[in-house]
Amino acid sequence: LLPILSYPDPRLRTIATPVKDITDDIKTLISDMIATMYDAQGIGLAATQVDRHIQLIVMDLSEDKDAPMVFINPKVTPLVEEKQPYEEGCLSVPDVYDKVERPNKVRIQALDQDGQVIDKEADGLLAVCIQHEMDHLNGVIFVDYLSHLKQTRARDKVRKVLKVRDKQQLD
Ligand SMILES: O=C(O)C[C@@H](Cc1ccccc1)[C@H](O)SCc1ccccc1
Ligand SMILES: [Zn+2]
Repeated sequence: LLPILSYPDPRLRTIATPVKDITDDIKTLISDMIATMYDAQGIGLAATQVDRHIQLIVMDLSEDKDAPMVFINPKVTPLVEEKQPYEEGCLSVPDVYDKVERPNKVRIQALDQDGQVIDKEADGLLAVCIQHEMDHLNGVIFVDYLSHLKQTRARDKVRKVLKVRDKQQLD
């Protein structure tokens, strides 16, 4: 499993670079990220969150956690103006949830792990998640959309959660 960076780690602000070619190292990273995402009960994970700064996202919105999706060099384009709120969370900001407004219909263009072109429309949770992951590749975290007060509370909350986790590891 890969360690997930926690807010406000500055490495989460790194801009990811495009993947040039899909090497065996990248394929290993993809399977490690999928395992890490499942272990952390996430439905998405961006390479930035595991301190690898390439344009790579994994997601799995299925019930049985048996339908992982891979997006390499993704490009997301909103297809509607109107935005909808969704209660977002983030594996890098544990135990913090808050409403974020995003366009709820987007076009996704990317490559899959075999280098095949993906070009599809997404709405609902898939649209929310892919935009949340795209933000990670651009060094943006969902708390950035919240008030400064909520950002301060988020920092305090994460510090507390990490202290409890570290203590548990020691027990
Ligand atoms: O990028 C991450 O940190 C994983 C995110 C993905 C996500 C964020 C907001 C809305 C949907 C997905 C989450 O931690 S995965 C946990 C989760 C699961 C179901 C619904 C919302 C969040
Ligand atoms: Zn996140």
